[in-house]
Amino acid sequence: MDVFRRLRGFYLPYMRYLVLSIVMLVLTTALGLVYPYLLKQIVDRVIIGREYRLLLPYLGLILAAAVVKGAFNFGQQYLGQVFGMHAAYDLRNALYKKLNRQPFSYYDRVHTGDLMSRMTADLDAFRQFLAFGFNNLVNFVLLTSFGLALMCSLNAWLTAAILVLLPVLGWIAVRFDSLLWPAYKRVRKTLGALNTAVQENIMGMRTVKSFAREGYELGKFDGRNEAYYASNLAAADLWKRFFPYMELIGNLEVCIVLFVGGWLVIRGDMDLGDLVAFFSILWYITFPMSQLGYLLNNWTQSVAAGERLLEILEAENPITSPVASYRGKMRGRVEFRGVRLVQDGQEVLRDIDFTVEPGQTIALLGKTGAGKSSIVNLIPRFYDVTEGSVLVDGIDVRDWDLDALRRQVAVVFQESFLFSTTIFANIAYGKPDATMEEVARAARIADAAEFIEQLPDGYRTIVGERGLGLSGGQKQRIALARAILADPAILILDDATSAVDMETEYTIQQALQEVMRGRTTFVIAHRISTLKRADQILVIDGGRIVERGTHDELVRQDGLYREIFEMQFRDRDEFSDDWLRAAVNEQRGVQW
Ligand SMILES: Nc1ncnc2c1ncn2[C@@H]1O[C@H](COP(=O)(O)OP(=O)(O)OP(=O)(O)O)[C@@H](O)[C@H]1O
Repeated sequence: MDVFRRLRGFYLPYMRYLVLSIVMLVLTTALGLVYPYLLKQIVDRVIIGREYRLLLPYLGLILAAAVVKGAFNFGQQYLGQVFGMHAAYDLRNALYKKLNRQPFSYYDRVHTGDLMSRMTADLDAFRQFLAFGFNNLVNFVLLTSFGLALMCSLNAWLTAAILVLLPVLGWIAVRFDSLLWPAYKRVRKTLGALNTAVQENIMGMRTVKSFAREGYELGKFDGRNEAYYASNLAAADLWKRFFPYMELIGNLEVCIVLFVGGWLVIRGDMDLGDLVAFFSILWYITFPMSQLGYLLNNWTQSVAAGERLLEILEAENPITSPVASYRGKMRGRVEFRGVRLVQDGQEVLRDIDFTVEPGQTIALLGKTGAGKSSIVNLIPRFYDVTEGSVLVDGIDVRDWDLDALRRQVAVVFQESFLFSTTIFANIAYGKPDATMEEVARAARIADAAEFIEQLPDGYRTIVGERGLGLSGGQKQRIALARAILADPAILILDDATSAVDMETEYTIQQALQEVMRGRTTFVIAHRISTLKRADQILVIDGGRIVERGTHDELVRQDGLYREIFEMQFRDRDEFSDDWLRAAVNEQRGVQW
C-alpha cells in the first residue's frame, strides 16, 4: 500500500476516470446479479408454476440486461485504460525529468540497461495495475459482497455454510502474497541485469569483436538470461501451487451447497428456484474468486515495479539550484579556496587553491589519475566539493542558478558524445537557434569545416549513434565547435584534442587563440606544446597542486614539469627524422 501512497500524486488527478469506471462496474455487477433472480422466476413461475406466457418476457429481460451490461462493461474497461494511461504518461515524464536532473555521481552508480528496464517494463507493470487491477479489485469486492448479500436474502443458513471456507481463502491469499512479492522483485531485478548485459554488449560491440570475446559475452548473457528464466520459473512455481488450492476451495463450496441446499429443499425449507438461483450466484462469484490469483499477481508485480520506479523518483540529488540563486552574466573569474574532494571514500583532491582572472588561460598538467578532470568538474558543479569552495565571479557555485551557471560554462570532454542527428544539430546543441553562418564559423575555428563540407550532405549529414562513421578526431572537432558556438564565459577543454594529430592540434590552437580571447579557458592536455602559452600552469600530482607558474618559470625549476618536458623533448629527439614532427616544430618555432 505504501508504494501506492507514495505514487499517489500521479494517479489522484485522474481519479474521475476511475470513479466513473467504478460506477459502470457497479452497474455491470448489479446487472450480472439480475440473472439469478430471473432464473429463479423462470424456475418457480414458468417451469413449476406453468405460467409459460412469462417465458418470452423473462428471456427478453435477460437479453436486455446482457446488452446494457455489455455497454457498461466496455465503458468501465475503456475508462480504466484512460486512467492508467494518463497516470503512466505523467509518471514517465516525471521519471525522465528526474533522470535529466540527476548529477554525475548518480550515473557513476547506475546501469543504463537497468534504467531502461525501469522506464519501460516496470512502468508498464504499474500501468497495467492502474488500468485493470484497480477495477478488478473493486469488482472482486463488489461481486463478493453483492453476491453474499443476495445469497443471504435467498437463504441465510446456506450462506453461513459457504462462509466457513472464506477465512481459509483469505489465509491462502495472504500467505501467497508474502511469497510472491520477493519472487516478483527478483524477476524485475534479473530483467534489469539482462537489459544491462544487452545494452553494454551492443555499446561495446567493437571492443567485443576486436578481442574476439563474443563467446564470453554470449556466456555472460546466457547466465543472466538463465537467472531471468529461473526467477520467472520460481514465480510460476508458486502459482502452480496456488491454483489447485483455489480450485479445491471452489469445488468444496459447490459440494457444500449441493449437500446443505439439497437437504433444505428435500425438507421443504427452501424452494428449488432459490437453490438454482443460489447456485448461479455461486458460479458468478467463484469466477472472480478464481481470478484472485491473477489479481494478486497483478498487484505484487505492480508493487515490485512501483518500488523500482520510486528508487528513481526518490533518489537524492544534492546538486540543485538554491532558492535565492544567482543568475547574472558571467565574467569568468574562478577561484578555488581550500578545496578537498572525497569520492567513494577516497580523497581525490586536497588543498586546491588558485585564482584565474577573467580572460586568462589556465593549464592543468599531470599524470593520468592525478585529479585534473576532478578539478574542472567542480566548476559547472558536476560534483560538489567536500570541503572548501569554488567561486565564479566571487559567488560560490552552490549559490549560482544551476542552469545559468552551466549555460555560461562549456566543457569539451575527452570522449565526445554526438547525438544521432545532423552535424548541424550536433554543433547547435547548446544554441538551437543558431544560423548556418554561426555554425559554419564555429566549425571553421574547430578545424572541422573542411571535412564536414567534403561529406556528401555537408552539415546535414546524419551521424550514426554516438557519432559512429566519424573518426575520433572528427568527433572531437565537432564537440569543440559545439562548445565554441555556445559562446561561454568559461571554456573547459578536458583533453579535448587528444584524438587529433599534432598538425591538426596546432591548427586548432591557432584558431582557438581568437576564441579564448576574452574568455577564461581551462586546458587539460598531456602535450607541453599545447599548454606552454597558458597564463598559469598548474602541475597536479596525487590530487594536489605540486607546482605552479608559467612555462618559462616551470622549466627553470627542477620539478615534475621539467621532468615531463624533458621526457617529451627526448621523444622528439628520438624521432627527429620524422618529417612530420620536424615540419610541425618548424611551423611552431618551438624552442626546445
Ligand atoms: N566519479 C568518481 N568516483 C570515484 N572516484 C573517482 C571519480 N572520478 C575520478 N575518480 C578518481 O579520482 C582520481 C582522479 O581522477 P581524474 O579523472 O580527476 O584524473 P585525471 O588527472 O583527469 O586523469 P586523466 O588524465 O587520466 O583523465 C582517480 O584516482 C579516479 O579514480
